[in-house]
Amino acid sequence: MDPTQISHLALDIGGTLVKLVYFSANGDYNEESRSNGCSVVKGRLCFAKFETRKIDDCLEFIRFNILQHSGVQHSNGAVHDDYLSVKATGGGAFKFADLFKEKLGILFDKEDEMHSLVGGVNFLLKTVPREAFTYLDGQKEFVEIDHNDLYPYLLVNIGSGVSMIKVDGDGKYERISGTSLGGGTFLGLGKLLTKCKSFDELLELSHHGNNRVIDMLVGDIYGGTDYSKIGLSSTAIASSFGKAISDGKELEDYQPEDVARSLLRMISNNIGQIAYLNALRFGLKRIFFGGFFIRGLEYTMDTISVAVHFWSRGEAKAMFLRHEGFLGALGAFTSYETHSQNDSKPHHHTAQRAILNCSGDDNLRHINDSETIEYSISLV
Ligand SMILES: Nc1ncnc2c1ncn2[C@@H]1O[C@H](COP(=O)(O)OP(=O)(O)O)[C@@H](O)[C@H]1O
Ligand SMILES: CC(C)(COP(=O)(O)O)[C@@H](O)C(=O)NCCC(=O)O
Repeated sequence: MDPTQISHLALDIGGTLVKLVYFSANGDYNEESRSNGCSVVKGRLCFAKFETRKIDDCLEFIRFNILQHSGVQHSNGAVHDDYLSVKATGGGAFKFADLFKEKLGILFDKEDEMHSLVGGVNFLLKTVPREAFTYLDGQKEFVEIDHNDLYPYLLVNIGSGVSMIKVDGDGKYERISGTSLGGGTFLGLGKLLTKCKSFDELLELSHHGNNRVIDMLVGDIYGGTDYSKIGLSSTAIASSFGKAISDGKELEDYQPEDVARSLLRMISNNIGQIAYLNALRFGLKRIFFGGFFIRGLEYTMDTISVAVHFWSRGEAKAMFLRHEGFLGALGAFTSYETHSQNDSKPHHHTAQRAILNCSGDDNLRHINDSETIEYSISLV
């Protein structure tokens, strides 16, 4: 089997970011033959992301790092006679299909976005150890996943917008809700209000800010006391950005750090609350949060966890995923393996084993582009 024929790339092209998952074979095409006639190529799954508005950077990355390495391209940049079919999901699989065909000779084999998100989470939870964790009061704890007791759960994907999906099994799911107040809202409003240029800059700002400068607290309304009769402490936020009503200040009078902090808290809190309400609607106890908005940020995870804990009175649990941002891309990637065994194309991806390779010992750090998952592909 020619290794260059392996379909080894999947894309999730969202409203803000393009996510790539690609297979990289170990060293010199480390292939093992099995007695059942199939052979196994060992390697690893690699991750990369690009801003959707800079789609050309993504095209170049694929051209130079993936297509050329796998030898699918001639040196003059032209593709072989046949187009290369690649799994793609997200709105951009539709929006950019012609561009990829024209520039790279890649045809998108489109996978539904919700289906891919669910496929990605199920793959991670079943295959990658220490993938899911809780984060509350500064305490991170990995969650042992019992494969026989995984469903049902609520998946909340916080991308540009937010989708909430009730998952009942492999391929069994329903998108039950969503909100347009998501990661795109945080970044868009943040750019307008703080003049920062990037998500990382906005996060950095929020890190140094104090939301109480601009949020109206229960104590601000109740003269410094709790409203204990309805369970609200004096430090609870009564109204996000509420102090700006009466402070008599202009935007320039607030520190961008405080605005960024308030915004992050508002978006995270709101999503946590809507997630809880949807979990309540269907009696779901476990809520997995994904999407690139989270970025492993402690403040975001803590706010979401507190919201879920507070509203559910400790009944429901917020959980996070190390590969939070790559759920759709992973789902699209693993959908190669679901092709039937008598499909003549060599597209049988099977996770023989998946081990997270990470550098450093803080194993809750946000997954970055240099971290990989050991993975093997069965060629039939
Ligand atoms: N490097 C980044 N650049 C832009 N946005 C980022 C970045 N990292 C995290 N984000 C956040 O993640 C969101 C996009 O999440 P993602 O799951 O990729 O959604 P989508 O599929 O809609 O692009 C952004 O709206 C922003 O809030
Ligand atoms: C349209 C989308 C599925 C696209 O996914 P995204 O690129 O945001 O990850 C998502 O933005 C969404 O679910 N928005 C919320 C729409 C709503 O339910 O109000």
